[in-house]
Amino acid sequence: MADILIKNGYILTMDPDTGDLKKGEVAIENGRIIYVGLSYNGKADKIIDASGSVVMPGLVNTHNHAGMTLLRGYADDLPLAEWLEDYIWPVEAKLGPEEIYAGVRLACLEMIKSGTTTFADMYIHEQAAARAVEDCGMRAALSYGMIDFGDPERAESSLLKGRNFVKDFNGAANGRISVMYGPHAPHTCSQQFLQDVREQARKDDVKVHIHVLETEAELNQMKEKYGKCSVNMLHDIGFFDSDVLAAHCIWLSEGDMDILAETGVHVSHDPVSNMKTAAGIAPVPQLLEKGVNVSLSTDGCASNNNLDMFGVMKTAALLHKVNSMDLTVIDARKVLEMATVNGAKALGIEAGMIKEGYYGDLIVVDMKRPHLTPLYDVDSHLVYSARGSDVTTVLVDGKVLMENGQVLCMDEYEIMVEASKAAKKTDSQHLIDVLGLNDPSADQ
Ligand SMILES: N[C@@H](CCSC[C@H]1O[C@@H](n2cnc3c(=O)[nH]cnc32)[C@H](O)[C@@H]1O)C(=O)O
Ligand SMILES: [Zn+2]
Repeated sequence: MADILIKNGYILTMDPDTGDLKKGEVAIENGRIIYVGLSYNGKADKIIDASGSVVMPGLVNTHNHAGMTLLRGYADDLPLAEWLEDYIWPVEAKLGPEEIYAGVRLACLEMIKSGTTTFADMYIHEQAAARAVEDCGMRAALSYGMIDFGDPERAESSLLKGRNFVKDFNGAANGRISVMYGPHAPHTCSQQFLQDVREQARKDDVKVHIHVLETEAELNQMKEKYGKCSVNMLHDIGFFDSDVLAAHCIWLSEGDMDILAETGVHVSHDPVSNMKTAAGIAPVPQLLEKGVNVSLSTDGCASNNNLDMFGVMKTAALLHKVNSMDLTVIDARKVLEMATVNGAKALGIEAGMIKEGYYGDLIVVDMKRPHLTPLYDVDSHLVYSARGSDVTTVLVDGKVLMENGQVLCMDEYEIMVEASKAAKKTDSQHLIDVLGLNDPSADQ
């Protein structure tokens, strides 16, 4: 007997072996998909009616700093280095584990409501992020972000924190949490530190998550320091392998792209963040052409400023079309693949497709909406017209986290209250109390 049977939906399996089903059923048992087809020949504890909806794999967001929801709109429209060094880093120093827990809970709420079932994260107080993920039921690949700035003491203490995080949380939350090592970037970490992290990750059999060539300034800095760009430096120290997830990868030469392809590095593309921070345009069509696994991501809320992967999908498609002045360069199906199949591949999880044996991580998107009418092509609507708020039901690990628009795994109002209280720790003079927290008559 299945735990859950989803009926009457258009099943976008994303599985090339089975193709999509105009009307089909998906059965889930013990957290895994046990049936995908026209009609399930058995009973189920719970039926979900997906009439007029698309049932698809949950979206996979492969680069986030989830706790940064607290800094959403905190310091916008500033040059990237100034933004990070003068605003973000000083304020992050004021945030403790309780604040980050509240921020990541808010991030998870936002992600669940917009159809993301798995995210990869790199941030401070990552144990608090793990607790938030455990509590809400999402799936995540978490890393403690490490920076040494060439200081051997800082390198040692960062690596120790990273190792402890890996030891404590690998496979936590019933396997929903996986861990990665998170050296921040080639220009904020020394070569020695990057080598040490690489070695430790191989020893522990854990993947690595890093920012690579996000800005032209990084490219210039690396050329000055090492006489070569980040990709060549990392390649020369044996850093690259198929267990590496590299975010951004904007300032790449043809040769850099070949290195990424040959070493099997996974690229996380953050089009909205890259446009907002004026970082540049990653050569995604060329990377895909060379066989690099490119997935999609929001980046943190301070540079996006939300976590809606539907917005990211549309932006990715539009950006590369106009950048190449060729609208055939990337189509809706390719974008959907990046947001599902490719993301799951980068994180090494059995998700991203609705397929027997895979995790019961899926979402239901309501197509009975004015902006999705009429319906000729499901792929087109999902990428060019749908929004995160069209997602009505979300399952992770076979558990229903949201049903018919009702979030079941947390109290939405409480999450907003806690996050707003945590944001006070920034000491910002500009914080506006929209929830009325300082007004006793608004107490609930
Ligand atoms: N602060 C820690 C480690 C940093 S975690 C990851 C860092 O990435 C930062 N971050 C967020 N968005 C971006 C981006 O777009 N580019 C570069 N760094 C970013 C974020 O603010 C956070 O400080 C330490 O010093 O050891
Ligand atoms: Zn980032």
